[in-house]
Amino acid sequence: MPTPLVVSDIAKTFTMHLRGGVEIPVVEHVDFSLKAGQCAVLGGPSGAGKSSILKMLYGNYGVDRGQILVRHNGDYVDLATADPRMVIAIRRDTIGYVSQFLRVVPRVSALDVASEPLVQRGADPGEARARAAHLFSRLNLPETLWNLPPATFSGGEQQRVNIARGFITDHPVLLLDEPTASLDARNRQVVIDMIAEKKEAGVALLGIFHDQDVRDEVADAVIDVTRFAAKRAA
Ligand SMILES: Nc1ncnc2c1ncn2[C@@H]1O[C@H](COP(=O)(O)OP(=O)(O)OP(=O)(O)O)[C@@H](O)[C@H]1O
Repeated sequence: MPTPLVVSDIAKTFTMHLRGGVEIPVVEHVDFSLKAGQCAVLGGPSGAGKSSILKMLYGNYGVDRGQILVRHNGDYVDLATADPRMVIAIRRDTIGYVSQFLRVVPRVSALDVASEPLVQRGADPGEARARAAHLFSRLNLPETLWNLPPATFSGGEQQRVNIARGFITDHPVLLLDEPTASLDARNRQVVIDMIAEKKEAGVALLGIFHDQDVRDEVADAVIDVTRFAAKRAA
């Protein structure tokens, strides 16, 4: 099976334009690839650049250098230089992302938030909502909340809506930014099971998990981000 994602020699420095152009070098020479059916985990201390790498792989942050080759609809595309329309297509069809916090849209119900990625791919809205409802019940989200906008939900409830939204599609690559941070033990286990099912289905996952137990359960490989630490000017 072709490699779904190959990162080569990427580097990132943040420039603080409102702080006199102060430069914060974060990572350089980042090299790794993801394997279908495996979950790799980004490791390293706070501030090492784990979230920044995940955001570069989703096209949220630009890269200063290097390539992010993604197998998208049968061809390799360099996400690092892709135009915005291609980035949107890659997100729709190839790379899914579960962020730590839900971006809440006013007046949109939890069911519509979670089913949207399937509807964007052309699924029947009723069927997409049924699939979202199935995920909500697996994740023990109370049914009374399903038709409400998630703005007032608790942190753990919002996180479960976010997880359902990220897991509802069959994207070949799935990025997970601390998906279990606000969950109790029972729901953490549900997410561990859902990750195992994605692996079984051949999905390549890359995640950040601060919870050591979850990490031990899901990780097939650990990518230590400290080895990509950018040299800072003295
Ligand atoms: N948008 C940004 N603008 C400026 N600096 C940033 C930005 N995002 C991250 N950084 C800086 O980049 C460095 C790496 O941050 P990042 O969030 O990637 O680390 P992390 O390994 O995910 O940390 P944690 O485990 O605490 O979440 C930090 O020094 C941070 O201050």
